[in-house]
Amino acid sequence: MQGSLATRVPTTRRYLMCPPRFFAVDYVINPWMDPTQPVSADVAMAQWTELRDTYRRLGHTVEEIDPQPGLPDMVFAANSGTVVDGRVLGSRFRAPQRAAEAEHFRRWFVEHGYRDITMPEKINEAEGDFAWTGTLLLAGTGFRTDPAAHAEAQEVLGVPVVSLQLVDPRYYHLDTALFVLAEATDTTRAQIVYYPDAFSAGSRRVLERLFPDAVLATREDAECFGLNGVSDGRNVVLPVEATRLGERLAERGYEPVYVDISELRKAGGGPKCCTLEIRKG
Ligand SMILES: CN(C)C(=N)NCCC[C@H](N)C(=O)O
Repeated sequence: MQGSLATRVPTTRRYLMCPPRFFAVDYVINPWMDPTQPVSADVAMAQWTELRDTYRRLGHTVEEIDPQPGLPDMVFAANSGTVVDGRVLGSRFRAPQRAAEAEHFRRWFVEHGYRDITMPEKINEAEGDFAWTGTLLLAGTGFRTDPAAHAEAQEVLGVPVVSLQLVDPRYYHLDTALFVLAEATDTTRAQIVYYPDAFSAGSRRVLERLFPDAVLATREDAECFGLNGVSDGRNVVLPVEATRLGERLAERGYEPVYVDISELRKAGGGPKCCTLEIRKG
């Protein structure tokens, strides 16, 4: 269903987030990070708080994990777990600087009563490279998550995985290049938005075949991290710079909700990176 007459129905979500108390840009593991530029943990905290409160205003539940000193990227919670139907697949980071985050998140899930938790053997940066459509797990590779982690995720989570090849280092995680606007239990009805140039020719053909009705983002949308949005099926949380994309989503019946994440972008992250979705099933 397309067009402004579409009625978009939001569904209540459960998110896990990590306050950026120890936020910094001390090392370089993606093209957005520059340790010579000033960074303020206070500004990051104010922006993160606004993001968390935005989710709560929209009616979603937000749980918080304690940040840890020495792990400045821990605010990017989406990289630490993929949860489908209450099954938790943890993470294994490519960069040694982030490796210790995985265990803190594993412990959080244990302490909060999750029993079906698997830690991956392959490099797996969780929702940074995995996006759930309601029936399929779209899975990125090329820069971070090992392609073998896609097969591992399929086995652990018991859901079909579709591998997609990322080709531009600025869009090093799938969630910088694609997000799900509306999940659906019928594969062909899920709605996504993506930036075609971030994908190999073969992966673009896969996306066209699976999602002929997708919203195609522009370079301008991608450069401001507009593809790092979070949708509840109606409300779409976007970086404040992504107004052009927001207008196009509004034409399709979505409600753009803008947040300023400029400080977090200095580490290469946006709204989605800060937001791990817990799908209890
Ligand atoms: C949208 N993205 C890319 C994320 N899912 N996570 C952000 C991770 C940032 C961190 N400095 C890193 O390079 O790992």
